[in-house]
This record gives sequence, C-alpha cells and structure tokens, in this order.
Amino acid sequence: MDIRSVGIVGAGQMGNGIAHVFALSGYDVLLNDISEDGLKKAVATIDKNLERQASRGKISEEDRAGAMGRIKTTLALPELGPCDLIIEAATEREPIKNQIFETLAPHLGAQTILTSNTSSISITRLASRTDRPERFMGFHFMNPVPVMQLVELIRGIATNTDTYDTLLAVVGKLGKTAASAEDYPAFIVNRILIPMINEAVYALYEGVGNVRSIDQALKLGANHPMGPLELADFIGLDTCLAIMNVLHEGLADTKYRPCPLLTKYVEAGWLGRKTQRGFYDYRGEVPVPTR
Ligand SMILES: CC(=O)CC(=O)SCCNC(=O)CCNC(=O)[C@H](O)C(C)(C)COP(=O)(O)OP(=O)(O)OC[C@H]1O[C@@H](n2cnc3c(N)ncnc32)[C@H](O)[C@@H]1OP(=O)(O)O
Ligand SMILES: NC(=O)C1=CN([C@@H]2O[C@H](COP(=O)(O)OP(=O)(O)OC[C@H]3O[C@@H](n4cnc5c(N)ncnc54)[C@H](OP(=O)(O)O)[C@@H]3O)[C@@H](O)[C@H]2O)C=CC1
Repeated sequence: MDIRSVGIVGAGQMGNGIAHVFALSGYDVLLNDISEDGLKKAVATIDKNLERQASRGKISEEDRAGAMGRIKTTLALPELGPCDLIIEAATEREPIKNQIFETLAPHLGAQTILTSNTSSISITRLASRTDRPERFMGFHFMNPVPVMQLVELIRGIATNTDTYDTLLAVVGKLGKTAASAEDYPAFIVNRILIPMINEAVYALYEGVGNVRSIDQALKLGANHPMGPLELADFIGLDTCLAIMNVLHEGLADTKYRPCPLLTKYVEAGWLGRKTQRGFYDYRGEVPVPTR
C-alpha cells in the first residue's frame, strides 16, 4: 500500500518528533491533540528543530520550508479520517488509546493502517478493541525522534503481512532502521532500558548514590550518553512508571516492581523536563539535582 498522508494523535514530545521526520521525508502530516496550546507548542518545537538542522547544514533551506508547509494541525480527531496511516502518540494510558481508536474508526477508509507508538502496552489487546486488528501494529519511535535511528515494529497476533511490509517500507523511506519485536510487555528496548532506570531510582532511594553520582557513574563508567536519571527526566517519569507497571502486571514478576520513589515523584507531578522538575530541577539556568 502506498502511504502519502499521516495522521498523528498526540502532539507531545513524541508526536512532534514523529511529525517532524514524516514531513521531512515528504509525507503530508495532520497533527491532532486535545489542547490548542499543545498543538501550538508542537509546531513551535518542530520549527525550532528544523531551523537548527538547517543552520547546521544537515538539511537545506528548501527542505526545511517544505517540511513546515506539509504539517497541518487540528483539534478535531475525525479530520484525520482521510489519512493513509494513523500513528497514535497520546499519553501512555490504555483507556485513552482505546477511546481514540474508537472515536476515529468510523471515519477511516477500509485500507487505513492504524498504529500505536505505545512504549509498552499489548498491541494485540489494543488491536482487539478496534475494527481492524489485521491492519493494526505497534510503531515505536525513540526519543528524540529526529536523532534516534531505531523504530521498533511490533505485530499483534492478527497483524497481516501487507501491514508489516508497508510499515517496514515507511521506516526505510524515513531513513531509519527497523527492529522487529514480539508483542510482549514493553517489547525489546524498554524491557531492558526501563528496568535499568528503575534500578537507578532504587539506588537513589537506598542511598547508594545521589542524583549526580548515579548519573556520572553511568556516563563515565559505562559510556552512556545520558545518566539514567537524566534519561528518565527526558523520557518523562509518568511514562517510565507506566512502563514499569505494564512489565510488573504483564510478567507477574516482582523484579519489575516500580520503585516507590519513582511513584512519589509522579504523584508530586514532578514528571521530568516536561514539567520542569523531576530528578533535576530545570527552572533555573542549569539543571539542579533534587536529591
Ligand atoms: C521510552 C521509550 O519508549 C523509548 C525511548 O525513546 S527510550 C530513550 C531513547 N533515547 C536515548 O536513550 C537518548 C540518549 N541520549 C542521547 O542519545 C543524547 O544525549 C542526545 C542525542 C539526546 C543528545 O546528544 P548530545 O550530544 O548530548 O547533545 P546535542 O549536541 O545537543 O545533540 C546532538 C545532536 O542531536 C540534535 N538534537 C538533539 N535533540 C534534538 C531534537 N529534539 N530534534 C532534532 N535534533 C535534535 C542536536 O541538534 C545535535 O545535532 P548536531 O549533531 O547536528 O549538532
Ligand atoms: N517519552 C518517550 O521517550 C517515549 C514515549 N513513547 C510513547 O509515546 C506516547 C506519547 O508519549 P510522550 O510524547 O512522551 O508524552 P507527552 O506527555 O509528551 O505527550 C502526550 C500528548 O498526548 C496528548 N493527549 C492526551 N490525551 C489525548 C487524546 N485523547 N487525544 C489527543 N491527544 C491526547 C497530551 O495532551 P495533554 O498534555 O493536554 O494531556 C500530550 O500533548 C506514549 O504512548 C509513550 O509511551 C514512545 C517512545 C518514547
């Protein structure tokens, strides 16, 4: 199937990054969110990131302007109906995702492919609540989307070959690399990465180190580009906690229990960079550790 237009639901950090790379690769993009402010911020972020890429000579001025011109926004979910491909990138909560698919389905063409950028939730279960489980897939981009090379492709039990082949070709057109993962909680990257982050929070909770020493240890001792607590703030602590809960419930193993300190930060609304406070406080000139 030839994909030309993409509807993206959720204009947060993932939604805006996904819109950015699709528009840059020549796709028409229609971006949806529940908040007007969210849409405005997303477009401003894309504009800034494209400007930076152009100013560093990574893309031409023509490509930058072309990409911006291909991105449209809407608050009305049904307007995504005519798109060839839908990528749901809303908050990591299953009822929200189910509601989006339910609202959207009657407006979609029979051939439209539905996907979710979920970090952890069962693709088979999400698909089973839609009218097209055979044309449903997990389409998992990494953050920051314009920089990260990988896209995980996750087939639900009913996903057909045409859907998989179509998305594999799209990944190629985006200039990215696909990894196929089986549909088990959190797939591959987050099955490994998020328990590591959770373990770093346990190390903090138990006083093995403070925020700075834990991050420095992994950056300088294991050559990670970001320390695990800095990365948790970057991903969003609500998302990290949601993924740990899916692992804990889905695999029924206590080794995946979320650290109580992670839960506490989320309860405080300290979700990381997106709320300006998490393991670091970002409200000043430089990030300051909160512990
Ligand atoms: C939770 C999930 O479901 C799955 C996930 O995504 S898990 C998270 C996966 N992501 C990671 O692990 C990221 C780890 N961190 C990194 O790789 C790096 O710190 C980083 C790429 C984010 C930043 O790299 P850095 O060298 O520290 O910073 P910086 O020099 O500012 O950026 C490197 C390049 O990326 C670009 N960049 C950074 N963020 C960008 C963005 N949002 N959009 C576009 N470009 C961006 C910069 O412009 C810069 O480009 P140049 O090479 O042209 O200069
Ligand atoms: N953060 C990461 O590193 C990664 C996240 N993901 C996954 O991507 C998805 C999005 O995550 P992320 O971008 O980080 O989250 P954000 O919190 O940055 O963005 C989520 C966006 O979805 C919006 N939203 C909530 N409900 C709806 C709805 N019903 N319809 C439309 N939009 C809605 C939110 O609006 P409001 O703020 O107003 O609630 C917000 O703008 C999640 O499933 C997450 O697991 C995947 C890879 C990496």
